[in-house]
Amino acid sequence: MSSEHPAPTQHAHGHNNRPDPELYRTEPVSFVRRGERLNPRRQKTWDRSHGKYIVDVPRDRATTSVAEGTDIDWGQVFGRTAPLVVDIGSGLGESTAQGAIDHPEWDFISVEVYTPGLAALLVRVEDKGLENVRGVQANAPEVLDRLLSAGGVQEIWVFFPDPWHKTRHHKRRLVSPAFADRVARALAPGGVLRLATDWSSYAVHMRSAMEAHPQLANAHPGRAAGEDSPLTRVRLEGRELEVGAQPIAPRTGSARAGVSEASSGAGLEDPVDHEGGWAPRFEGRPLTSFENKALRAGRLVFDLTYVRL
Ligand SMILES: C[S@@+](CC[C@H](N)C(=O)[O-])C[C@H]1O[C@@H](n2cnc3c(N)ncnc32)[C@H](O)[C@@H]1O
Repeated sequence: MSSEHPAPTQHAHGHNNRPDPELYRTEPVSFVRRGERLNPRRQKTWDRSHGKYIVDVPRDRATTSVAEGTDIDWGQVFGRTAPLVVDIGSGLGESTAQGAIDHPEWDFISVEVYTPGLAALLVRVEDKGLENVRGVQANAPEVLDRLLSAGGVQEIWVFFPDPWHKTRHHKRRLVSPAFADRVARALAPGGVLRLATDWSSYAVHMRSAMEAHPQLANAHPGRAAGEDSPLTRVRLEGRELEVGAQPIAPRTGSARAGVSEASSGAGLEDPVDHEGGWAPRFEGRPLTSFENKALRAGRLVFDLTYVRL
């Protein structure tokens, strides 16, 4: 879907004619459900405060879906009208909590499907006594389409989304042209989208999806291009040699180390990134375990910032 308007609702159906919980409309979801067990501290916190901080959402085909026609009045949820920041795939909630501490005048919505992640957020929320945070346990594209009004959001953050390395899995990537449409609908004019990833292939994919959108403008056009580009460095220095503990074999015929399915330079004649447009590291983002792991493995981090026109 690359038009500005969402496609009419349709759910792909499995053999038994039930809607497929792995699909939203025709899009595969960008997550696989992981272990849901909570450690004792998270469990206690969850039991005590999920009713207050996790917003109940009507579902349709899956436990992480959002039923069509759902309407949430965020002013009523937060008890005030304030600029909204939506942290998508918030993991353990570090960025949401830090944002809420730094900006008590803003309200924060953490969107995450993983229960232990939301429970970890609640531990932070209770520890710091944060009143300007709520969590939503649902598939992010549905949250953007169905829980947020057009132009109702000031900032959207997507930090270190799951990379889905294999080419045949790229359709599972959260950030895509359809995602750009959703973000452009939800953001207020002048609103900001912040993206970060530690994988060059996904960084290029994100940049092309956002640059192609007529209502999103790069806040740092041309910045860090050529030799200053992290993309050029990754391509020349071969920094993405393994995924997890799995080494990636360079493609046959490629002379450069690090050029692989996970990297973005496979088969390129010119490894230099002439386009740039990378943002400085977002100061409001704490160093999470995901970013730290990437840096320790020698990978570089790509930040992108777009403004809604
Ligand atoms: C690699 S983690 C990054 C967490 C965090 N943003 C950080 O920077 O540390 C990606 C997170 O996105 C969540 N996620 C993936 N797809 C999602 C979706 N469609 N809706 C909501 N959460 C999603 C995953 O459960 C996971 O916790």
